[in-house]
Amino acid sequence: MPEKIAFIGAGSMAEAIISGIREMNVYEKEQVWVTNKENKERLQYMKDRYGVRCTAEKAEALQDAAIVVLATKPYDLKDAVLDIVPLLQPEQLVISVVAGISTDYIGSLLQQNTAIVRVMPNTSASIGMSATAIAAGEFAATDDMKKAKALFETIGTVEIVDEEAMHTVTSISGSGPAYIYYLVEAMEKAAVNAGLQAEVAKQLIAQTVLGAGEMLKKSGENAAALRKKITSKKGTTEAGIQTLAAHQFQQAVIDCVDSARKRSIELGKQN
Ligand SMILES: NC(=O)C1=CN([C@@H]2O[C@H](COP(=O)(O)OP(=O)(O)OC[C@H]3O[C@@H](n4cnc5c(N)ncnc54)[C@H](O)[C@@H]3O)[C@@H](O)[C@H]2O)C=CC1
Ligand SMILES: O=C(O)[C@@H]1CCC=N1
Repeated sequence: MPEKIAFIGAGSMAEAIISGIREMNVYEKEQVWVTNKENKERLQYMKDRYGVRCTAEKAEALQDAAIVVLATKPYDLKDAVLDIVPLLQPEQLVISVVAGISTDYIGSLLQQNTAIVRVMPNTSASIGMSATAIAAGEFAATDDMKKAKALFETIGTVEIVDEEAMHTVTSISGSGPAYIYYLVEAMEKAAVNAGLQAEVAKQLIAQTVLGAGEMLKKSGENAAALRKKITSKKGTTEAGIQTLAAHQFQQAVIDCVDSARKRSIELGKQN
């Protein structure tokens, strides 16, 4: 990836992507430019931590960038995009990681046939482990999709989906790591309450999550089959799962994903 890439927004997601692409040596630090709304300390942090170029001037960030990544919160997107309308060059590819917001909406603000690719990564991008989905906007050509796919493949896996699927994707893999962390928090509390050392619990749980993820990917068996193999008749797992079932655990997760998906749809309508 020889060219310059500019990030509009310097928050958690921009940092996760930047951390990932720097870790994987996709871009030299001089090729990565970052700008934000007003937080100079945050830009200084990004500069100190990753060595990337930081500027308060969008014009400087965008100049000669091959890719412009929109990474603001949904409610800040309009202002951020309107700022770059006079700066954007026709050949620049716009990648939006903003939840809920359609490429049509962004395109309508840009008022030109800009190539826009909508992307939903997750924060595991920072260690090259994102589960990313990408969708083509109306004016995104095959080459633009190839470019976006190649970029995000450097920091994890990439699935190509239709843009309509992005709300669901966001509720599954965009927000997904947070659901897992929430579960882990509860397991850590339970372990410590039962007297296990916090550090020991942390290590056992992290390895358990990692191992379960690898099993899902590599064993060739589905989640239900893997679960059944652990669940001995009248054993410990059965006792635990029965309690989860009594608390409607699966329904709670289904409702959780549904709430996140609905929220993504609402975010798209707010603009
Ligand atoms: N955090 C996550 O796990 C994920 C977040 N996303 C999406 O990424 C986007 C960013 O999320 P976070 O990084 O978590 O938010 P954040 O709040 O940490 O960062 C937002 C950044 O946007 C900047 N910003 C706001 N208005 C601006 C403007 N007018 N011009 C330039 N910069 C401006 C802020 O200064 C800040 O640096 C959101 O739209 C979110 O939906 C997508 C996937 C996962
Ligand atoms: O919570 C959010 O809105 C963002 C989108 C996906 C993950 N975080």
